[in-house]
Amino acid sequence: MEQLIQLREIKKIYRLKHHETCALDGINLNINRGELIAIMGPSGSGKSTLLNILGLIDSPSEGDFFLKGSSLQNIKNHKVHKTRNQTIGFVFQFFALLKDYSVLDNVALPLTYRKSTHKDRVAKAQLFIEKVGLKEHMYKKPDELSGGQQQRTAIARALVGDPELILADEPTGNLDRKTGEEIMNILQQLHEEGKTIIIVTHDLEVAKRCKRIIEIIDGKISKDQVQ
Ligand SMILES: Nc1ncnc2c1ncn2[C@@H]1O[C@H](COP(=O)(O)OP(=O)(O)OP(=O)(O)O)[C@@H](O)[C@H]1O
Repeated sequence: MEQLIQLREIKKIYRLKHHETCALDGINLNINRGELIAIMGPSGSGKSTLLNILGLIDSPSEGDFFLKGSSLQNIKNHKVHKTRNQTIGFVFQFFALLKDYSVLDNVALPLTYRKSTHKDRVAKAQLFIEKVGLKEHMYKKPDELSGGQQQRTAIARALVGDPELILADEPTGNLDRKTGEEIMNILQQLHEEGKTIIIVTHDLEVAKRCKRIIEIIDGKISKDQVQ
């Protein structure tokens, strides 16, 4: 299988005035294209830090990160920004939608800086809004939607730029069980269509639906199993 990401001896140390936290302590990880992975572990174990590094939101203190075989070590900031925009879609626990924007405008947002016409951007956003079953709600604002509908909007927004990798931080954490299952159905379907998806979760039901479960304890991978 084709490798998408390789992490080698990744460390992340947060240095505060009188205190240092080693949030990640020597992470080695290979992620292949098309995998569906759950990252689990106790609170404070380093899951979000790892997701932020995988998402190019944060950079490691030490170690090597290879994306599609190329090291990211000496890449300039604006290039990282571009790579992130083109490669990765994010889904968060609290949806992170713009409240004054409609579903349509929220979903179209990642396309703002692409070379395309407004008409094309709207058409593309509509396509993904339909894909997550929100056609009837396209012109509503986030606070006129249920939690599940808001998360669907966030998923459509994550998908609209056609990213290779979707990173989800507790995507069902703020939803009831049934709605959480519906969101997992969408993520599962995207996996079946070939997307690479990594989900940080505390929820065993979510993890059970992922082929590979990685457990982090104290900044180290304590378990990495395919089920
Ligand atoms: N910006 C920061 N500055 C300083 N320390 C931080 C920062 N972000 C995280 N940490 C520390 O790094 C460690 C790992 O945090 P992280 O958020 O990655 O854990 P987590 O496993 O995602 O936790 P949770 O399940 O509670 O979200 C913790 O000890 C945390 O306090």
